[in-house]
Amino acid sequence: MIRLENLTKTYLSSGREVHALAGVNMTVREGEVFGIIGRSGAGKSTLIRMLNLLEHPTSGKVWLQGRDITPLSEAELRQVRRGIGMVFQHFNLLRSRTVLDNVRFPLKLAGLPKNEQLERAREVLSLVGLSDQAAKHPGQLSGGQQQRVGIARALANHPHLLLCDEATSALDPETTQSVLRLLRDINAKLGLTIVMITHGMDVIRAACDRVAVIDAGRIAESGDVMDVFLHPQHEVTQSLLSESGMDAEGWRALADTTTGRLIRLSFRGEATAQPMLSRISRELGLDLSILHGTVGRIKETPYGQLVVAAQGGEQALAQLPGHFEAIGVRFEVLRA
Ligand SMILES: Nc1ncnc2c1ncn2[C@@H]1O[C@H](COP(=O)(O)OP(=O)(O)OP(=O)(O)O)[C@@H](O)[C@H]1O
Repeated sequence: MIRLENLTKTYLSSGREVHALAGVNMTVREGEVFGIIGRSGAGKSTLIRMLNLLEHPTSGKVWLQGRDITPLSEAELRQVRRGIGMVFQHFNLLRSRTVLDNVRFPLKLAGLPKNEQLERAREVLSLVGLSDQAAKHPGQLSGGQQQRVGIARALANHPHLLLCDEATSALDPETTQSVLRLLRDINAKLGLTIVMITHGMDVIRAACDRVAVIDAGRIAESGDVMDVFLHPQHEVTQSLLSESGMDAEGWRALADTTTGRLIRLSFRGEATAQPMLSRISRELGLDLSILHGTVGRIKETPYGQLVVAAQGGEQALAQLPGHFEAIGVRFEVLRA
């Protein structure tokens, strides 16, 4: 769907070069929700603007649906952008127009006859659950409703790609979750690819299939959200997780005060609900005590990670990995 090939962007700021993107390679697959997360200044906004070439790279290529769009003319790019919807942090609605007029605005620009504009605008308003608000003005709606209008407007032209630029950053946590649910529903219902940039791990956890962590203009790591959350490799990912209460390393503080073998167990889906620790501890005659744990949900899938101190006979300890792996739990020894 999207492939970024060695993308760089260098700005000149007060005579100094700023490497906003320093060689980004990244692939977004058709039909997935892909999240890009990073700290302020990491290069997220620059990166998302590259996906529809609102900004041109200093070097490198942007492939969209198998086509290198970097050398295209402005007129050709306008055509490409018709297939890409964009959702903004501050909604960017026309305040003097009604909700319906806001949503049909891109259709008007595309030259659609008025009756078709109205029909399609009503269709997408219904999709975002705002049919009854069509005649109101944006100022009469809540932030969450305004963002739904923004999403309806982005969908009006039947895009195959939706870019969300910090789409929930201006919303409270509950509204954030409902807007993310809507984006997930749209992704499932329409099968369109969604790319979102955010600085919140909770956004990634609630909505994304895969994630790329960007740091100082480079992709620090990327992969399935579950894998990146359970086994973060890069220190930026680890600190972003820790700040959002999803700390995989918090056990270290307790490790020195505990004896025994330290193990980390990671599980997803079915295994989460099983009373595995007490059962295995009984079967092997071992003492298992929990030092640290996280349980939660990534999109619809439950997951968990426990750091456990295991004490008992060598023979029983040697059997531990097999017992956990047999029920689909990943087993790692943190301290032998
Ligand atoms: N037009 C510009 N001119 C000069 N420097 C720029 C320009 N746009 C971005 N930068 C610089 O490029 C780097 C990356 O900026 P970018 O806005 O992409 O980061 P970001 O991750 O989106 O940050 P934030 O979350 O704060 O929006 C920063 O150092 C920024 O100051």
